[in-house]
Amino acid sequence: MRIMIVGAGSLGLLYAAKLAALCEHITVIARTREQAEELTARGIALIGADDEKQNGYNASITFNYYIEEAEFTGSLKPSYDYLFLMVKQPAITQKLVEYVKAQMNESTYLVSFQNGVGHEEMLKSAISPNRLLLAVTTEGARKEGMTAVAHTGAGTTYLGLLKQEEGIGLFSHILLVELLQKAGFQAEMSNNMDVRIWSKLIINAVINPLTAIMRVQNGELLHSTWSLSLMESLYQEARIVAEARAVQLPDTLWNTILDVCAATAKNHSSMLQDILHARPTEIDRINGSLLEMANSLNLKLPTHQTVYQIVKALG
Ligand SMILES: NC(=O)C1=CN([C@@H]2O[C@H](COP(=O)(O)OP(=O)(O)OC[C@H]3O[C@@H](n4cnc5c(N)ncnc54)[C@H](OP(=O)(O)O)[C@@H]3O)[C@@H](O)[C@H]2O)C=CC1
Ligand SMILES: CC(C)(CO)C(=O)C(=O)O
Repeated sequence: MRIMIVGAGSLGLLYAAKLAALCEHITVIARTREQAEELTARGIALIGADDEKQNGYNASITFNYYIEEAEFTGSLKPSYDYLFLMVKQPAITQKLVEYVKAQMNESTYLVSFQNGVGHEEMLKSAISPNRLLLAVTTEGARKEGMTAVAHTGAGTTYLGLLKQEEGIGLFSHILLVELLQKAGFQAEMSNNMDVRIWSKLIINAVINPLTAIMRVQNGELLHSTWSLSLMESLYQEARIVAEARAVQLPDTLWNTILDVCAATAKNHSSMLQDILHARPTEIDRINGSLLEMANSLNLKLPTHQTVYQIVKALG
């Protein structure tokens, strides 16, 4: 299998390192030439759950970079089976979408891994919906320097088409799920991506802003009744929006949120990582999206409003 990964950050480096031995070829696109050169010289070092570091020079990975300012002049090698989009939501610009599209041929699938909502609308305006797979994952990953990544928690990755009736179980999707499983990820096809995306939206709307504001690892949230009660308020408020939009959330979602905190206990959530590195966060596409939906339904979400404002003030 041939895969292009756009984004050499936490998830991009983790998936590239884990998939390298199983793929014919992987191209990783970093944002800067500097990082692509470092990666070419050193490979990806993968730090496992036991803190053991595997230094990963792997001949099947090529590193390149996205030329941000220059006009895009052509595709690299448009023969990828899958293109994993592993950048944060604010990085998905029209220009990046054009670049990504130019790397695809008629049999390439784009798999987008973003947390939050909004990206699917932008992608579907450029990419045919039956070539667009959505992924939601609760894997925990933390980039450490330009060439290393720590796998800070095992999770589950769900993959599915935007519209459930279009091609669930297609052979190529099953192949991708099997590939991820062989690489050690827990992965499943889903014919209910709406609910998966909503569930993940709420997981992130609860965990990410609190860890970013408190500057703690995910597991720390479980150790104080104060943070647990804030989590519960965020959860209940988000559930009201989902119910008003007739989204059938699983009854077990609150327990899932607690389980994700425990399974990724050592992770710095992606929002905390953004705050620590003074990068734009995904708050607008996570709690901000919930606030927009609530506004249009005349609902008030006081806890989301407060954490939204604090994260905005921090960033
Ligand atoms: N980390 C995690 O544990 C999890 C993350 N997610 C989601 O996955 C997505 C990716 O997150 P994560 O990997 O943590 O994010 P990171 O910020 O670690 O990585 C994103 C990478 O994208 C790069 N990038 C930005 N713009 C471009 C561009 N135009 N071309 C090429 N590369 C670019 C960034 O480069 P640079 O650093 O040079 O700016 C960065 O290396 C997010 O939506 C996140 O919410 C979901 C589940 C878990
Ligand atoms: C699963 C979790 C909460 C892992 O930290 C995540 O999605 C993130 O950090 O954005």
